[in-house]
Amino acid sequence: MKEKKLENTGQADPGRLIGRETQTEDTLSESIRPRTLDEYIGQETLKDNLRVYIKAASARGEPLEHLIFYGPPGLGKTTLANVIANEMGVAIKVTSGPAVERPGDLAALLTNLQEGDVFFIDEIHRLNHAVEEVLYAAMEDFELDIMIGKGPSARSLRLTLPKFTLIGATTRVGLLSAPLRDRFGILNKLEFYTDAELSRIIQRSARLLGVAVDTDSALAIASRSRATPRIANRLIRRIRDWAQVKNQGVITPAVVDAALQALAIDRLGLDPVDRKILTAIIEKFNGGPVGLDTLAAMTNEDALTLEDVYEPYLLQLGFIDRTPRGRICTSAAYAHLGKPQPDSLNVPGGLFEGTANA
Ligand SMILES: Nc1ncnc2c1ncn2[C@@H]1O[C@H](COP(=O)(O)OP(=O)(O)OP(=O)(O)O)[C@@H](O)[C@H]1O
Ligand SMILES: [Mg+2]
Repeated sequence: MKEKKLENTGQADPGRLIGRETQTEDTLSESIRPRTLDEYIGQETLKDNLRVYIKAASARGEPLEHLIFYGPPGLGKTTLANVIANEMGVAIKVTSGPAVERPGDLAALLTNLQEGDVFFIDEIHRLNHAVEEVLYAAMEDFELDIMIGKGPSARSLRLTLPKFTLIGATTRVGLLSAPLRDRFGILNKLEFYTDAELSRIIQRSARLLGVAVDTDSALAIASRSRATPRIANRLIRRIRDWAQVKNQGVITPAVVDAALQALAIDRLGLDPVDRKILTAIIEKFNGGPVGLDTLAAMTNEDALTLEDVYEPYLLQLGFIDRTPRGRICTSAAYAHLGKPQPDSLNVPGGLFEGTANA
């Protein structure tokens, strides 16, 4: 029995194309979300390891060890939790860090689990400390200490829980406490996808959406999807609409180009907010360094959204660097925006050569 996902709170502006999943998008993406490892495209090394762990645990008749998936939004962490439950043939119970406010909430969820269930906590870095402490014993010994009664008559009761697999997902693994992180047997970073992998995801999603996408068009979409499956799936739905209204439903590279130009998404998948961020660093801070909060104020963007949603791809492209003194733009960013390079970037060794990525 699948429990519906609890509403996440405090997400990036849901209307944004590259923000977190909105409720309606979530429903549609549920219909195309992969259900098995074979349907899950990319992350090959991670999948090979999971196949081994799943086979070994199933052969022993045991649940999988607790797992953490981390990485930027939209790369497939939630999808993988569902895939693992399906591959293990067990139910998945879903919640999120912000939704579990008190130890009692967690106790209710834990005592509701069946033997072998997957228990998925999204944004697990947002669990509060009191809740986290209850989770430690549940993860390690499958036991739960609860207090019965109040005052002098209060007494502690130890419940034995069914063996379960906790899967945590987070975009901010650095915010996990060491005691919590150490209780996960398997920690995996999800990487950005290649254009070839995204092209396969796009053609699979298009097939499920009942629209034909040829290889050239799929690659054209993939190259502008920020190396992220969620964005690729959103772009294919926008382009399907565009083709339906403007080109008798036929998707071609020219239709892809026209539809994405209308969304002001450029050939590398940058949207107006990306360009606003880079332009602010270049024009207002002379290429940087500039601190995150200053940049957020200057661009009128939420600092968490900048750091979680926009920067990972700009770092991946090599357009920005995080230095101990703040963000700086690289010469690739100047070239992409068609801005004259400052002398500091032309000097061999440059102003910031050899700065560590902060
Ligand atoms: N490897 C994949 N193959 C095919 N489709 C994928 C893959 N990974 C993700 N998707 C698609 O992308 C969408 C977003 O994936 P998912 O919700 O798992 O991302 P996430 O990492 O949990 O994001 P967030 O951090 O915002 O919660 C899913 O609806 C799914 O359809
Ligand atoms: Mg998720």
